[in-house]
Amino acid sequence: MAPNFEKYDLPTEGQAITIENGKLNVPDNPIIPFIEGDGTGPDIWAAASRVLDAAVEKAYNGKKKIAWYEIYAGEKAHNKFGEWLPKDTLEAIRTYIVAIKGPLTTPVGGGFRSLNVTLRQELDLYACVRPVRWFQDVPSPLKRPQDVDMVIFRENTEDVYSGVEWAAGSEEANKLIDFMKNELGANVREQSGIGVKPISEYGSKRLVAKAIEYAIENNRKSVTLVHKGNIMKYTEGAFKNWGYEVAKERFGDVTITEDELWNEYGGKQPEGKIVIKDRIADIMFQLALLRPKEFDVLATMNLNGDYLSDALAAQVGGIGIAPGANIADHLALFEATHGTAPKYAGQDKVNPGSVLLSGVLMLEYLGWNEAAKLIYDSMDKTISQRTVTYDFARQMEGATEVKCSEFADKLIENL
Ligand SMILES: NC(=O)C1=CN([C@@H]2O[C@H](COP(=O)(O)OP(=O)(O)OC[C@H]3O[C@@H](n4cnc5c(N)ncnc54)[C@H](OP(=O)(O)O)[C@@H]3O)[C@@H](O)[C@H]2O)C=CC1
Ligand SMILES: O=C(O)CCC(=O)C(=O)O
Ligand SMILES: [Mg+2]
Repeated sequence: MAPNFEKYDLPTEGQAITIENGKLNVPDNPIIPFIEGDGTGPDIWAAASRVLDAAVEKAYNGKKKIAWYEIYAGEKAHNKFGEWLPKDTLEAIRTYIVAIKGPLTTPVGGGFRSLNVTLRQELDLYACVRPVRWFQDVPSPLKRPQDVDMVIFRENTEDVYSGVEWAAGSEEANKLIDFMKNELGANVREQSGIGVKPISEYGSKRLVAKAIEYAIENNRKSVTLVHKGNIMKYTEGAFKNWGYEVAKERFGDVTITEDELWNEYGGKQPEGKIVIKDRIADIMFQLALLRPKEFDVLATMNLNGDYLSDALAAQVGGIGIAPGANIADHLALFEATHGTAPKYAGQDKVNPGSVLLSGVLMLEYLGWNEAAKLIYDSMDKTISQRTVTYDFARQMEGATEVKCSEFADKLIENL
């Protein structure tokens, strides 16, 4: 079905991806909407899209080709249409099903709500999936970065990101403080800002179910529920309980708990069973650094997932190559993990790896694994030749520092 746009022109080439019998039906020239992003977004997008196109061309000899279709959000949307997030952008992603974006600026302490979070919530892209693994020769603070191979499933629609909050001294905050004091007996200090942290059974179970499905499809060994349930008992603690519940209810034949692993199997993981375990969030950060081998798929809530994804990225080279995707049941919006890095905007300097590898996840999502593999291999080769952007160059001996666009050139040469 054609999109019902208010302001955008229709794409002039390509065909829409459709869903048939519950599966994506991907034509050879799919229309893929993209948002360039703010700050360094234009630099990294220009570089990454060239590499994606070259890999697809090489893998399929011109038989397949992405029909890129620009849609708008952030500063470019504001300049062009006077809106930060035009409705047509949501309509385009809903219609064309798979899209990709660069980073978008969010003002701190006031101003408009995060456009990144709004996109996730409006499109109900409930799983933020962020794989973290090491590429050969990438500089890392760990002795054995090759032991890091985790995939974060971060709940993407709830938690303190819901935007249910009021400023200190506002009428709403004062009313809530009175209500909590008088009706609930909860003593909240006057002149406090108030934020609400909703965590639902529905949101928690569908996220954990998605993480377990991923673990099954990808032969992963464990799913760890990361929470701060000792302190936030009815939100984070409930997430943990619902996580175990959904594992038992829907995946009881292929999962065991860590307790069962020790009590019934003597610590030896039985073939074909995924271990469901949980860790409290603070110790999880330490364990991920010291004993990364023990962890595989991680399922957690929005704020923990945001913190964890940047921290884990640091273990394998940093945010410059950390990819991600926001995924619902079919709709998917691929997205760099980092932000707009405004101090480098327009300098053709930063690493395009994060948005590029997000594009590679997108190729895999389309089933274009041959093109994806070409890029992974080229990335390995280029980094092992020590031709890298500034972020790696400053941590590597004997590296040749290249610009963002030159790194893309080298990746294309090495495809
Ligand atoms: N999904 C999204 O769109 C996101 C948007 N944001 C938004 O981005 C803005 C800036 O946020 P900020 O907290 O500064 O985080 P950023 O991720 O934009 O930048 C922090 C630091 O990370 C490093 N970095 C970022 N991108 C790259 C890259 N491509 N290659 C190499 N290094 C990189 C730089 O480190 P160094 O200084 O050491 O060189 C940079 O100064 C805010 O408005 C924030 O809300 C933030 C996160 C996600
Ligand atoms: O929306 C933002 O500005 C920040 C989002 C973010 O940090 C993330 O999704 O990792
Ligand atoms: Mg973040």
